[in-house]
Amino acid sequence: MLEVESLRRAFGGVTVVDDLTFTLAEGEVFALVGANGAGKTTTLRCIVGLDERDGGSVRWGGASLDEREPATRRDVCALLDDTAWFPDLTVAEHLALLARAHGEEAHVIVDALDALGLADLGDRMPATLSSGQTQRLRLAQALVRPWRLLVLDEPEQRLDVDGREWLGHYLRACADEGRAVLMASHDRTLCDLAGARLLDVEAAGEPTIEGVVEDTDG
Ligand SMILES: Nc1ncnc2c1ncn2[C@@H]1O[C@H](COP(=O)(O)OP(=O)(O)OP(=O)(O)O)[C@@H](O)[C@H]1O
Repeated sequence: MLEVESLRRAFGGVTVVDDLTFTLAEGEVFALVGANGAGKTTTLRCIVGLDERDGGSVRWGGASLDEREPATRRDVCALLDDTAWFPDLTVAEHLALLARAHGEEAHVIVDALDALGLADLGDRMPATLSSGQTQRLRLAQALVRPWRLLVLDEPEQRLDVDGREWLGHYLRACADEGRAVLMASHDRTLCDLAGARLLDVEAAGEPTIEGVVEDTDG
């Protein structure tokens, strides 16, 4: 269970995330949807510790995410839009590095490349990939390491129709296995495919992500 309580974040005196409280159970996909600039990415970054919080707490399985316990780090896979690739490692080598660090067997790399349609690109350098292929590589990381909570920021970005469809089914299957997915998305079709519970944020320009979240859709 992810427990976000009274999360607050302001930039230069402007409150972007105001007293946000919600829980996300294993077996669920939860999506922040809505206007550009409403604070979705900021919320995700504050939850996973990539951005400071001005208030509130985030707990996973009862433990504070701030503590970065090994078990928590293993559980939480955050694929935000900030992946830096090693310039001298191939696509397959990136996945191998991650799999090995998490003690996974080598076959997960081939499986992930196949699943993401990257089987012919394993020997390429990430810098030579198209933007959609790069997004597929970013997502492939989730398939080569263990996790219980996956955090994704607009994972549909740059994916083609087949890629989005694969992603929706993949996220649903992960939730059905008892894992939890938290994402920001502008793609309602993806949210539907994934069976996501939605938090629909307000129009931009206001301190919009606010208050205790109730089920709004699903
Ligand atoms: N580091 C920062 N410094 C100042 N303002 C910031 C910073 N990061 C985000 N903001 C502002 O916070 C607000 C929320 O941004 P955020 O990226 O969280 O929105 P979003 O809902 O993810 O938008 P989008 O749908 O466009 O991705 C925006 O007004 C943005 O300009």
